[in-house]
Amino acid sequence: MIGTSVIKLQNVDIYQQKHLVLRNVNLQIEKGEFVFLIGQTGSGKSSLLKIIYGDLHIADGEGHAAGFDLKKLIVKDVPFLRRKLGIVFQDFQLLTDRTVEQNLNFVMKATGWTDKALIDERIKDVLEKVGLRSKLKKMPHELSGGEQQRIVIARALLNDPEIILADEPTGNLDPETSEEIVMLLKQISQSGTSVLMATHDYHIIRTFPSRIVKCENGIVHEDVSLV
Ligand SMILES: Nc1ncnc2c1ncn2[C@@H]1O[C@H](COP(=O)(O)OP(=O)(O)OP(=O)(O)O)[C@@H](O)[C@H]1O
Repeated sequence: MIGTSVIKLQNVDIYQQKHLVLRNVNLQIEKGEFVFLIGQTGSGKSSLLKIIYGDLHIADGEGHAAGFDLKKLIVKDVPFLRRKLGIVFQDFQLLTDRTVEQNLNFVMKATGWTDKALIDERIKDVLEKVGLRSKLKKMPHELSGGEQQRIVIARALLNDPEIILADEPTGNLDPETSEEIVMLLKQISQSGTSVLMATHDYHIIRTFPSRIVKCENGIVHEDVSLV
């Protein structure tokens, strides 16, 4: 049991191949928390996210994410873990030859939903949450970058995840659109889904004061402030 923590890592060593990227990582994120993850290029932010979504294995230490014991995770558990984690990356990764509705429908079917009425309702719900209900029938190329990223966030919400892991979600967006996306992620956290967002954008961090976790020199600092 990890109480209300959605993520709890204790004394975790994180390796990429044989290279120790982060040592003795302790990180706890509670339900509904919004957390920025910062650190220079190569400091280990993506590796930390990969441990959480089961793309890297925990060799030493203990780790839990969304109720899963990461240490005991086996390959067949990974899709179930990922249903409880919404993953949002910098490049939008929508299927370019399908409409918004088809993109979302594809994920629902792939994650075991079969009832058409429930699928339609859920798709409308998540599009409502990101303010794009009217874009159901649009192709990705008919949407702006910010709208595409909203659809990616909607897609991440389909299975009602406990946390959204966002790796540079504003990396390809202009400053104003970036702020809108972070405002949306903040709203999502206020409704109970935690958000862990890796970013290099200090303007965004200053605009949306929140807890900051920093990777630096092989260590994760759980609570830092910008100087
Ligand atoms: N697949 C891999 N195989 C071997 N080493 C890797 C691999 N991926 C990353 N690394 C190394 O692990 C370290 C941490 O990389 P990581 O991608 O986690 O950093 P990051 O903080 O996310 O960087 P960025 O801000 O550029 O995305 C780096 O030294 C990197 O070279």
